[in-house]
Amino acid sequence: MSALLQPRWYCDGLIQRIDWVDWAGVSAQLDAQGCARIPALLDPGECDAIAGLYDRPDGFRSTVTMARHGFGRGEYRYFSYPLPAAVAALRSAVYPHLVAIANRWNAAMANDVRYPDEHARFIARCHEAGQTRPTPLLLRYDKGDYNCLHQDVYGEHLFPLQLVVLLSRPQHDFEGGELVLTEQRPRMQSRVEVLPLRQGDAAVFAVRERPVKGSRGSYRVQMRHGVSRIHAGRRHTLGVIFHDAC
Ligand SMILES: O=C(O)CCC(=O)C(=O)O
Ligand SMILES: [Fe+2]
Repeated sequence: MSALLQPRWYCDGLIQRIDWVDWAGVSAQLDAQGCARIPALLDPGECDAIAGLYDRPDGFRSTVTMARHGFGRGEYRYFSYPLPAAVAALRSAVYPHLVAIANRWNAAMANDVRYPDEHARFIARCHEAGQTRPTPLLLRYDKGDYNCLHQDVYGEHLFPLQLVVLLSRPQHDFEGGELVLTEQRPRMQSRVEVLPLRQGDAAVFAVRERPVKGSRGSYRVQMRHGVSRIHAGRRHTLGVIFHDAC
């Protein structure tokens, strides 16, 4: 069995790497752009092992064919609990570094919700409200596939930031397939950001909205993310959403 599926103490290296990330830099990028890139969060072996889970018959609660729902083209699978150790480690070890930003954003948007320091406590809040289904997912795109602009909102409880890790090698395993973010400003035209990622790089971005400083205080902008069409090959990503689903 892959070490990635083993209990959490096998993921010490990953947890240490997460703690060494320049979180002050991530926070500054998030404030400025609503998104940030974290280079080489996973190593190539971890990426391949996680992408390889896609074809396992167990470990997932559901498979979604995107075209059937009008979400785009391609497929994704939601992990079931217990999550593979590396996915659980990513979710619980990244979360504490994002809490201060999430709380600051909510304060700036006059939203009273505040987040606890520990992910387990936030998940308990989701579960008490009936949001009990795990949301971390693996996505698979083949030639011609794409992911329409969307927001990953799964119920009343929402953590305002999420993480995506690119598991495949651009120009090698696939071409095209760029992660795209849009920012819809009130009464203004939308802004687009393309996040170029290499294998193992992560992107952190706003799930639904974020505050932007204006001349007269902060205003809210709506954020959406998606993936442009894959021109060739196959692209896998790991999505880590911090709230659970109804
Ligand atoms: O495949 C991607 O880069 C985006 C995946 C996504 O929409 C998500 O993880 O929420
Ligand atoms: Fe998404």
